[in-house]
Amino acid sequence: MSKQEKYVSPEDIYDLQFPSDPQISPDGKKVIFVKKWIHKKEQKYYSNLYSVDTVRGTVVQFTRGEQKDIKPRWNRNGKQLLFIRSTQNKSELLSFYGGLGEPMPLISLEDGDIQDLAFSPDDKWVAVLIQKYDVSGEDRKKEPLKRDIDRLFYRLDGEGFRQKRAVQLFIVKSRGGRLIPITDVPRDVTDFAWNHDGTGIYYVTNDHEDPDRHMDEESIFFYSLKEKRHVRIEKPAGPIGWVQADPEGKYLYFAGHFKPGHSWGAVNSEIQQLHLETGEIHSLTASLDRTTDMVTLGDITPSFVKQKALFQTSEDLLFTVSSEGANPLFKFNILSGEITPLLDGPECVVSFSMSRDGKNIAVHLAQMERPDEIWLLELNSEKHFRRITFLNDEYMSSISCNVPEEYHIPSDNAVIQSWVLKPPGFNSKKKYPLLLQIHGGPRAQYGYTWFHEMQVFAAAGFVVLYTNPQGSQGYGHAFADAITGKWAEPAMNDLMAAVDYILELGFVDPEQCFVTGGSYGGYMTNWVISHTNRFKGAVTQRSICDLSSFFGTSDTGWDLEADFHDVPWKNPELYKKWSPITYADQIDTPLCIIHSENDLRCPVEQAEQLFVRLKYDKKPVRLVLFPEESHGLSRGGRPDRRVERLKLMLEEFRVKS
Ligand SMILES: CC(=O)N[C@@H](C)C(=O)N[C@@H](C)C(=O)N[C@@H](C)C(=O)O
Repeated sequence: MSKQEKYVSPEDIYDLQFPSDPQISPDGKKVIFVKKWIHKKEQKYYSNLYSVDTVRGTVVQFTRGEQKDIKPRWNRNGKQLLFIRSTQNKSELLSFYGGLGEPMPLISLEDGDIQDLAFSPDDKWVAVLIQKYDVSGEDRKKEPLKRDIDRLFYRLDGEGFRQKRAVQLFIVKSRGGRLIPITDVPRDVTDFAWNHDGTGIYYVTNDHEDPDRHMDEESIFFYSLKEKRHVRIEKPAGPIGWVQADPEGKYLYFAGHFKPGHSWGAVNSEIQQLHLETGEIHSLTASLDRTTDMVTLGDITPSFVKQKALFQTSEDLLFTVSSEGANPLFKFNILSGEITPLLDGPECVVSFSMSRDGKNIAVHLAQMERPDEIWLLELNSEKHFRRITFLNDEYMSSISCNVPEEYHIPSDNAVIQSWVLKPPGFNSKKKYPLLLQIHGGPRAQYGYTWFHEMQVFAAAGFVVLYTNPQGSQGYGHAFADAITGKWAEPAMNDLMAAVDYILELGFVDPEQCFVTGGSYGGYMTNWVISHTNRFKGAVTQRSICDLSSFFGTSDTGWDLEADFHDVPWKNPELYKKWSPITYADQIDTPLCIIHSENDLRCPVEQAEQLFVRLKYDKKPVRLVLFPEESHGLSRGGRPDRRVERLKLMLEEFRVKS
């Protein structure tokens, strides 16, 4: 096919490059980043490290091989680079010194998994998070005789049954030595940060007496290396995304809020400043009414990436938020309290790192125009923002695709930010089939990312409509909280208002409208087709149809109590009212149910119930199960299954269009 005729296809994920986690050297001259790639024959994802020269622009492959190299981290003088390497049977912390030769192992584990690392301020120590396995070696490959479950949070989607041993904090000398345990806590250490002078480490864990019923009540501790003592940092109850010390040692910063008991993501995570002497806490970002969590959804761009605020100078703190489809980069001045945008265009700063002088910032950037790349923000005499990797340019020059058009659609008492992606060669005089895509979370957002799935359907001739209905994050707490206790409303009204609005523009055939969505988006797909017959076909993915059974079968199902302020066995009518399966009699839209067999977030019983309910009533329904896959099939599943899922959806919709 000529250049103009090749459109985006499901198989194109094999042609895409996935850069992430750019770490700029202290002198600003080099950026090391992770590049994930697909081994097509093995159907596996691997990642290697690459280096880009910020002056000459040259890109060099830094590590090679079929393994996962992640979390490259420079020391402060830029002479040492550490990174984590995971292979089938080993987890290692490897060290390049002087950028020469082969990396040397600082830590090598066969009975555990190294998850994070950070140099001490004086570069002499490295703090690491490690999860030791309950069993190791060959025993890890065997199924146990039985599973004796004694905790509520006993499974996690993508991991399976949780290790009984928690993630712990250790330290090791940066030039090598014994791994020294710092914590021995019952629940995972989820984040940590050295204090300003390297005499201690802050860390986060949940030490609530009933941690699994209070997963959003996390605590911060300080461990003094000298006194070998753990001290709790007093703060009100609430979740903590990350901790960060300031270079002056006066404050502790962390991401979180103090309203436990709310549903996941419904309350903005704010940057909190805690005065280490007085204990006084002050939110730096309350005025923005935006969450600092990265909740922009994509199938190329990673979501929910933990990006700490970073000090550019002793008084300027750089951070990102999720806002109106974007993830802007802001600067907060500690003295004035002024918040200044550094990057606030139609783009998503997924993660960033800074040179020592704070004048060069490496950015993992997502945009609608192209798949993710690494950019460099130079803050010298004037601000200059330029792309420094061109990994997907060859692919993008080989295909023809459009950039979504943005609409702001009125619905009830809200304005719904929406995007319409038109087919290549769009002709405004024609009538096209419409595909309404509904995102999950629900407190998440669609946004300025290059979305392979949306492009695949546009390439197949659909006008693709995707929106952020009420319940989405990115528009303030009230918007995200609007569905609490209801879940389907006002989202249903917003989605229908968006479809009506686009139909009014005249280029969509009202008889050829289709709907799909995953997880909460699948819940809404089920709700939509049980409350209107306007759609000609639907594909519900990793969905929820029965909130009562979800409560007990999902790996975090009991979080629903935070949304509905009750539990199914005490208020069965409420759960029944908001469960799409209650209205299954009203479903006449031909439905394809796609579900992963190992989905622990929205277990496969949700698909099975809905399928049997409809099949028993001889309704047009199809169930497609993906063996071995988890909830994240569409974003990180086995590549051939990701391709197959898209091809099956095209088949489903094409048959009916
Ligand atoms: C802990 C938790 O509930 N996390 C939410 C982000 C979550 O997993 N919600 C699902 C019900 C969901 O809708 N997930 C979205 C992000 C998806 O597309 O899978």
